[in-house]
Amino acid sequence: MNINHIAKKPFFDLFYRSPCMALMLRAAFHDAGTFCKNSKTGGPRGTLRHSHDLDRPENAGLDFAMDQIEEIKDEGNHITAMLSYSDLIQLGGYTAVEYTGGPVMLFRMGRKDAEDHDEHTPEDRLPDVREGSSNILTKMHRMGFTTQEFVALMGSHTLGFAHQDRTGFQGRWTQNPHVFDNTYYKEVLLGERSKFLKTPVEHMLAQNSEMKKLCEAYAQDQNLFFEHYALAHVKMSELGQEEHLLSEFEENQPKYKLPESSYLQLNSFSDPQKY
Ligand code: HEM
Repeated sequence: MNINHIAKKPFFDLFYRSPCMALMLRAAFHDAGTFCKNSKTGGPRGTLRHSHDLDRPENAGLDFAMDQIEEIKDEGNHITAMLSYSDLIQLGGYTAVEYTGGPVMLFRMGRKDAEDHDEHTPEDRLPDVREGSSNILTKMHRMGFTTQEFVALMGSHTLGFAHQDRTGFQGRWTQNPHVFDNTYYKEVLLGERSKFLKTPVEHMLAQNSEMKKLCEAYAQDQNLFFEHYALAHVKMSELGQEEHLLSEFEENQPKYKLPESSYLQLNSFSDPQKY
């Protein structure tokens, strides 16, 4: 067992008990997605644990994920006890993808939490699905993502649900919201013929010719999607923290591996929309 395996173990145990993988992945994006590449502010700094960030409307529902992070910090193991909050939130995202059958991303620890407990993440950084597609894309570019990385990251919506009382949208994007695969793109390309959720983001992906081509490529080739997704996800999780990260890996070691098997036990999900 290497450090990555030991660090991920408490999250595997959590997901076996409570299948909150999608919520944990969303929390990872909401802690990291506040990054601005020009001012180098925001990013994964653990500010989501403070009520001034957690109580914002865009973070509705993430309190359950943060409670689990606190529990793992207190009662995980000797490796998770050493990790910062921002490390733990990002580790939760990595493990959620791995647990549901997605790429196995190699985690680098060492993120520094925001030093000042009163530090507020600047408002209006996270994309809001109601604000129109060009604003959403502008915000993803402000974080430093290319259009290709944006399209790859959207495939994370293969997992989970939208909840009316959190964002005003209701439903799921794919048939099986507990499996990380490329079905999100297949549903996007089906357009009106798909019975699953379509927000303005899905309409943009299907209508913009550059994005549509990427969706077609990912829908046809799951390994290509996993490769692009893993690289974009690792980038997201390290935004603005690169200089602090400790690496247990050799220089040329790949940042991810394709999954060999899924840890998923579908029968264990008695109440899939509970989280
Ligand atoms: C343009 C950027 C994005 C927009 C506009 C967006 C929008 C949304 C919305 C509206 C929901 C429904 C939330 C709810 O009602 O509970 C959602 C859920 C979710 N998002 Fe995103 N998202 C974006 C990017 C991302 C990224 C980059 C990730 C991860 C890498 C991500 C992961 C998720 C997951 C896993 C869920 C399901 C959560 C659950 O089941 O509780 N999203 N997103």
